[in-house]
Amino acid sequence: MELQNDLLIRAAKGEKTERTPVWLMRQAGRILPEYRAVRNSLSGFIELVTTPELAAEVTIQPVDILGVDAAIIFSDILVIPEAMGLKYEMVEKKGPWFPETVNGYDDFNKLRKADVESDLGYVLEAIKITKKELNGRVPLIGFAGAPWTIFCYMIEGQGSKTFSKARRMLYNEPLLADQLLQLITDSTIDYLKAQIAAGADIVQVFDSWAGILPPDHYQKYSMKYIAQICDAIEEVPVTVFAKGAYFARQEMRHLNCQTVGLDWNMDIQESRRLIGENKTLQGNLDPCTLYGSTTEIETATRKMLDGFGPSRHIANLGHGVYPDTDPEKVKVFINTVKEYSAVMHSTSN
Ligand SMILES: Cc1c2[nH]c(c1CCC(=O)O)Cc1[nH]c(c(CCC(=O)O)c1C)Cc1[nH]c(c(CCC(=O)O)c1C)Cc1[nH]c(c(C)c1CCC(=O)O)C2
Repeated sequence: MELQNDLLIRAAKGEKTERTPVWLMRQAGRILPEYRAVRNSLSGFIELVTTPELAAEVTIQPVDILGVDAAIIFSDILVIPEAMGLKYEMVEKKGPWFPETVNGYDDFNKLRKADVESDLGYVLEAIKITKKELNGRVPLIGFAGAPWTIFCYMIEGQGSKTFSKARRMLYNEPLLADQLLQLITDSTIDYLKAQIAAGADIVQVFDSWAGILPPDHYQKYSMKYIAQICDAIEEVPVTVFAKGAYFARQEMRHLNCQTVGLDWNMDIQESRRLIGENKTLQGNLDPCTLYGSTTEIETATRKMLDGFGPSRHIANLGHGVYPDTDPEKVKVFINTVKEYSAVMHSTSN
């Protein structure tokens, strides 16, 4: 199926585009009343994730309602630990919770590499349905958590400000940490490859807890495994989003990925200088900007677009959109990117 709108894919590959493509991390869900209507008719988040027809429906909602240039498959990064043997729950208004965690070799030895077809078939099915229903309108983004971020949840069993239990293991049991990170990495590579075979046009690796590691540990326990993933995926472009990893930008230049995501703390010009000309940059408006007035959003979005310039940029927020954001304000952001970047591109050619 040929894509009618392939701006995102061309921008990721560094090809010329008529304007800057735009989508939002966490666009599927939460902010849309249409999502909440589907969600409230079910027992919970996990039922939605594991019901392919409904996951496909909420994946496509932001394409129809917001006008974004890509869909991102509705799922969660935590399906990988589940497939490895740690079931998760999603506690209303609190977030993920794992009844069992990894404390030592006894727990590790009970884990397995994810068997993607049998354990994660529901995600692959959702991708196939979504691709069919999208009918080439926009590309579909597949995704997974970075091994380090998944490791954090498998050790702690829930969110944490410091993830000190997970970080403690890097000091006390570095060999176990490496073995667990490798098992997550191997599972993730199979998973992303299966997503691509099912139809994902590009994949993104979310390292949401990158920013809590010291730089040497980040290289050793996160980037090393992300690099394995990037090297293994040759079929489609790969985006690496490492939230808070400003200190690792120079090394990101050597990753075998096409796109690097920036959070809103990262200066655009400095990031371009450190990461180099051979990567597309994605981001990085402060999600709180969308609480501002229409004029403030327009001004901030134009400033961001001027900062990145017309080539090798995918417009996005610097992290996921916050749940209480007004969808109308999201549209102001999206429409400003579309209109202003079209002018930028036409004057630069
Ligand atoms: C760290 C992380 C998680 N999940 C994810 C990350 C990495 C991205 C990031 O840093 O934000 C990734 C994720 N989670 C979800 C998606 C869907 C696609 C999208 O729109 O981006 C994606 C890409 C659905 C979801 N995942 C979750 C929801 C809300 C649950 C609900 O609808 O009840 C959705 C729509 C739940 C979730 N899942 C997770 C947490 C901490 C929570 C609770 C807090 C929250 O809501 O963000 C783990």
